[in-house]
Amino acid sequence: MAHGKVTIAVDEYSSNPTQAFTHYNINQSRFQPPHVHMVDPIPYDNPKPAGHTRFVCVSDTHSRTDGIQMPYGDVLLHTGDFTELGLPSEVKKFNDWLGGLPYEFKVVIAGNHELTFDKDFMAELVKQDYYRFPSVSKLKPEDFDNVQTLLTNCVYLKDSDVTIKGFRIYGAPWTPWFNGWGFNLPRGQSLLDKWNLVPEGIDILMTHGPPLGFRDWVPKELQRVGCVELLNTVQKRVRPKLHAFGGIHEGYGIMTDGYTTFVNASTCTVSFQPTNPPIVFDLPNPSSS
Ligand SMILES: Nc1nc2c(ncn2[C@@H]2O[C@H](COP(=O)(O)O)[C@@H](O)[C@H]2O)c(=O)[nH]1
Ligand SMILES: [Mn+2]
Ligand SMILES: [Mn+2]
Repeated sequence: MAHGKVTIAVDEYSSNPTQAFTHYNINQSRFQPPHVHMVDPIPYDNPKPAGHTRFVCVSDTHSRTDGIQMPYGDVLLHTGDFTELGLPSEVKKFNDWLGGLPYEFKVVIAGNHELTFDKDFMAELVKQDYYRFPSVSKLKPEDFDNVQTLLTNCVYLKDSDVTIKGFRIYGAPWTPWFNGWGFNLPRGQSLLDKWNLVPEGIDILMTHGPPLGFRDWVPKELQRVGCVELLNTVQKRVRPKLHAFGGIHEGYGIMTDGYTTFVNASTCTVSFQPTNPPIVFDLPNPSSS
């Protein structure tokens, strides 16, 4: 039987993720076992099962890559905040680090700290005479106009996808507005418009921030901050096998809803110490690859 395309509407609790979590947990047991549970990381020395691809997930390295011990794997996924401000010097250093890593493929998206990758953000910043980010003001527009071209050692995704080893991987940098950084958008329709760009048939979704309820808890504020529309898009429409993200450093870890595995791979802790190890994840190769 042919199924029509699922349309996601703005959630009635979109603007208050903590309330959304409570509501959907009490009324729909949406975040409860047995389907939803924590997942132990795969030890690095576990052999990769035959016919599988090993993904190595990192995020939020924030120009602090020097001491990170990188494990064996096939494909590196970095879900944004690889710099502090998106300065070209930081991007070059990150690209050099990528160039020294042994993975066959490396896929990267931006996060809210990659200011120079967000053209609309930079246009606004210039209008405001850079008063919020003085060190960015030292840059000439030609230094950052094509900053993504400095990423020569990876595939850079922005509202786009790539097929690697038969896996269709989609990446997008957007996060709910918080303190007016790059790629920030208001909760609700603005973010849903971006998630509506994710095609069906995606195996791996890379976003900078978490969806509601999965590794999105901010303890210092006792708040859930994940995007409700992102959760609905993941669970009701796209249904990737793996959703990799970071963004909320305190949320480092792995969960599943019984179908999608959610990996918050934030390398940096909330105090920006790069001590959380990369997370590896094995997926069975698509049958046609
Ligand atoms: N209450 C919220 N806190 C947030 C949000 N996004 C980020 N954060 C906090 O900041 C750190 C670091 O994030 P970064 O983007 O500056 O690297 C993160 O771990 C949280 O503690 C948010 O939307 N709401
Ligand atoms: Mn970060
Ligand atoms: Mn961030």
